[in-house]
Amino acid sequence: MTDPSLHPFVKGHGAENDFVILPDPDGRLTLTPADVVRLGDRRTGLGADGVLRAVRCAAEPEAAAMREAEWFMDYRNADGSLGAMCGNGLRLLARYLVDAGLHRPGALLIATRAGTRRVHVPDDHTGPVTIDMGRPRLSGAGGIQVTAAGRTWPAIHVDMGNPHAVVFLEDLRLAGDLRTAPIVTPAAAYPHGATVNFVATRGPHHLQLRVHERGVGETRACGTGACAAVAAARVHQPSPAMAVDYTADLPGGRLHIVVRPNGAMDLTGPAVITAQGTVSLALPSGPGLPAGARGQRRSEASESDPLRRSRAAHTQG
Ligand SMILES: N[C@H](CCC[C@H](N)C(=O)O)C(=O)O
Repeated sequence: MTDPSLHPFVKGHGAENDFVILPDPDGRLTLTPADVVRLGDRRTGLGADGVLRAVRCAAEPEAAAMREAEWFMDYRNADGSLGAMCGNGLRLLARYLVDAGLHRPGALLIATRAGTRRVHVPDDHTGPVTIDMGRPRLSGAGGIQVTAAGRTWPAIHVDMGNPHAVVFLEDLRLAGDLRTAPIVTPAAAYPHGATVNFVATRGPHHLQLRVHERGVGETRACGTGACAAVAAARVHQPSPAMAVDYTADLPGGRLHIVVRPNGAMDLTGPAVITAQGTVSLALPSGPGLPAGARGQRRSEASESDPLRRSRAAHTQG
């Protein structure tokens, strides 16, 4: 008799930003914030910056308007909160779909809470994967400041389908140890929090970053963060001979961003599957869960999670 709480998983990373993929083609899995917190725990779980539930669009109410895609990426941050978009995670999900024979190599359309994204997976099963990340939005949310390690700097707001604040520093060590979240003001600019990217310019085509991710903490890399940094650099240091291809170096590896004439960005980087197996989704009884990680049924999570509430309000608008 197999344990009904066991569920298949795939583990992997993009530039050491790591994820657990939970295949759920028919949308039968109820994934609570507590499940995600436990899966992401690097001692009592599998360890990950995020969890990606892979569900066919036909079986996912959130993907009802995105039927041009076959699969939906249900992205969750390590703290259990919902995320709209994840560049490193989407490359890994596309690699999984091709390697598992669920999609042919080449171009895939994958739905996310930030809309559909086109991904290109080479048929050699190991080469870098490219995502059309769409156009960054730099609405004139001025006056944004970021405080970390006792210092405050101006920041540039960039929306990559998820919210980013970008700070330019001469020396990335000035950001401190990033063990606590940088403070972004005014708080009203990011009612649901933001990923903070500290960027050093190493040349007209070359950026170096450290990232403190919303709902996670400092990660080894961030795909949407690297794109946000390029978008901000083109505003922060515009030049007549503006580069169109950029290298972004992060602690976990190197990402490449190409800015197309229409302003959309192609993000290219590694997508490495490191393990697969089955994992128990039974919540441990008693203590051991972080405070506030009370298990919730997905329907409850949708009410309590601002991202889904704000999106619902948007679609009802
Ligand atoms: N690691 C992801 C970003 C996740 C952002 C997420 N933490 C959020 O709440 O928006 C990436 O590669 O783009």
